[in-house]
Amino acid sequence: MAAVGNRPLICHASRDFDFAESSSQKLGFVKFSVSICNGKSLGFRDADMRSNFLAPVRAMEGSGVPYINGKADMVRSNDDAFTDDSNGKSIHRLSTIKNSTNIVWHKCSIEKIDRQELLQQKGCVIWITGLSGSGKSTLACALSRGLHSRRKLTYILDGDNVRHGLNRDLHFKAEDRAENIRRIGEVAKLFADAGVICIASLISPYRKDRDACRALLPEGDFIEVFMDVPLQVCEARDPKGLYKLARAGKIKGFTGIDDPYEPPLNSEIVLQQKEGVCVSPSDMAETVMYYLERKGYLKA
Ligand SMILES: Nc1ncnc2c1ncn2[C@@H]1O[C@H](COP(=O)(O)OS(=O)(=O)O)[C@@H](OP(=O)(O)O)[C@H]1O
Ligand SMILES: Nc1ncnc2c1ncn2[C@@H]1O[C@H](COP(=O)(O)OP(=O)(O)O)[C@@H](O)[C@H]1O
Repeated sequence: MAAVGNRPLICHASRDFDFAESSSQKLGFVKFSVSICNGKSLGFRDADMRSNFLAPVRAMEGSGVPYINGKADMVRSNDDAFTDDSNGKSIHRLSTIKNSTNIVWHKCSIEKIDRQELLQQKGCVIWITGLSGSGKSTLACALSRGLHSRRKLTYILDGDNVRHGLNRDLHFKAEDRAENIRRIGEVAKLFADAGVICIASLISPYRKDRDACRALLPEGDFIEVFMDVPLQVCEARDPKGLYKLARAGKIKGFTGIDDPYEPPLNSEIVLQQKEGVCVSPSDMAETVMYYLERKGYLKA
C-alpha cells in the first residue's frame, strides 16, 4: 500500500489498509461519543441515565431561548443580541452567514448520535469522483445494494439525478459545476447528520470544490473515492455517446476533452484497473465496505 499525504492510498481495489492510526484519534465523533459514553453505551436502555443526560438541553428547548450552535462560521453581527445565563455564558446569538442576517441556530435534544444509535451505523459521506464513464454511478449502486443487504441505510446523490431537480438551473461552466458540488456537499452533510451513509457520485472535477465539501464534515466522515480510470477507457465505454459528441465539437467544455479534471492527491480510496483489467463493481463495493467496517461506520 502506498501513502500520499497523511491518508492511506488504496490501489487496485486492494483490501490492504493502514489502520495503524487509532480511529478514536482520527474520528471526531468517536471522541464525542466517549465524552458521553455512559449515556451512550447505556443508550435508550437506561432511561434515567438518558434523561439526566438530556435534561439541560430539554430545559433550553422549553425556555424558548435559542441555544448557541457555536459553529466557527457564525459571525457575531450584533452584540445586543447576546444574552448571558447565570454562569455568564452566552446562550443566544444572532449570526450573519453570507447574505443571511439575524439568524439563530436551533439545537434539538435528539442529535446525530441518537439517530446513529437508532440506525446502528455512523453517518458519513462517501464522495465518488472521476471522469464521465469511469463507473461512479455503477459503484454507487453496487455499494448501496451491498450496504442495504447488511441492513445499513444509504442514500445516493448522483450528479445526473440531482441535476434533474435541485440543480436543474445549473450548466457545466466552472461556476455552475462549483455550485453543483457545493449544493450536493451541503445536502450530503445533512444526510450524514441524519445518520445516513450518503453516497455522492458526481464528476466534481475541481480539487478546491471537493475539499470545500470535505471541510463541511467532521474529520474522517468525508471519504473520497477516486475512480482512477484512464480517459481512453471511459471514452471507449461512452455509454451515453457524449464523448463522441464532445470529440465532434457538438458538446463544448466536456470534462477530460476540453475541460479539466483534477485528480485527488490524497483520497481515502483509489480504485484502479488491475493489470489492465477492470475490477468488478461488486468487488469495488466490497473494498469500500471493508474500509467503512474497519473505520467503525457500520456500527453505532
Ligand atoms: N460538459 C460536460 N462535462 C461533463 N459531463 C457532462 C457535460 N455535459 C453533460 N454531462 C453529463 O452530466 C453528467 C455530469 O454531471 P455532474 O453533476 O456529475 O458534473 S459536475 O460534478 O458538476 O462536473 C455526466 O454524467 P456521468 O457520465 O454520469 O459522469 C454527463 O453525462
Ligand atoms: N467496474 C466496471 N467494469 C467494467 N465496466 C464498468 C464498470 N463500472 C461501470 N462500467 C460500465 O461503464 C459505463 C459507465 O459507467 P457509469 O457508472 O455510468 O459511469 P459514470 O457514472 O462515472 O459516468 C457503463 O456502461 C457501465 O456498465
